[in-house]
Amino acid sequence: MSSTWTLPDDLDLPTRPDFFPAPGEALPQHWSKCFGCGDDQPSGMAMTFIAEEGIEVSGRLTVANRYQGGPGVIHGGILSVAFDETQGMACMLLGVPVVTGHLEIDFAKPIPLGSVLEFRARMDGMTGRKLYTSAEARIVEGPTAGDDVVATSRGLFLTIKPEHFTPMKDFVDGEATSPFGSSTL
Ligand SMILES: CCCCCCCCCCCCCC(=O)SCCNC(=O)CCNC(=O)[C@H](O)C(C)(C)COP(=O)(O)OP(=O)(O)OC[C@H]1O[C@@H](n2cnc3c(N)ncnc32)[C@H](O)[C@@H]1OP(=O)(O)O
Repeated sequence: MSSTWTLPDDLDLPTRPDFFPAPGEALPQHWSKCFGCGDDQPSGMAMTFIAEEGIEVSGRLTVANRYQGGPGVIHGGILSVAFDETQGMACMLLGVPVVTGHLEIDFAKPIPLGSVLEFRARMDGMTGRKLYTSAEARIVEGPTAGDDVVATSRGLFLTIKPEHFTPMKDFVDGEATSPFGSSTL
């Protein structure tokens, strides 16, 4: 892994708020039409998330055949979506909406179709509207399952106001089962 990502010195670390689900409990999807986690998005990735200890969250993805990039392996873009989603969910701790400003991935090992991936993400610190996050993925089921980290990610998320999405209202695909703007929850 050869990232040049460096964290600023002046970051604050958030503490786990009371409203956050207990360790082992499921996290709610943030928007039912989301390609990453929405249960109202038939072509989506249907990722699920759990609150972990401290300020960590985990997410799972089954690598469907349609996620193929190179022969027999996951497409890098799909893996990037999964990191984006998991690190975004880690930002749920703040209770305010966020969007991704920057995301960088290291693809360390090939990931065969049919694998089940576990992602673990956390907020490394924040300053103002900027939330610094990191995550790693392991294969927990499948022919190459093990403890090795198969990919890592670092991302900057920015808090936004709910009105951020208002100009997009007319472009929403179909009727969502969760309210518009609930990427904001
Ligand atoms: C209960 C709540 C639940 C919430 C659930 C959430 C779950 C979500 C799960 C979702 C998962 C999926 C999630 C998705 O897929 S979100 C979809 C993908 N992302 C987007 O669509 C975002 C598009 N971009 C924008 O809208 C704007 O650019 C944003 C809002 C990001 C910033 O524009 P804004 O005009 O507002 O701010 P600013 O430009 O004054 O910048 C402010 C500060 O930030 C720094 N900066 C900005 N960009 C970068 C960068 N690339 N690298 C480094 N730094 C950057 C900048 O230097 C400045 O720093 P400083 O000068 O202050 O030091």
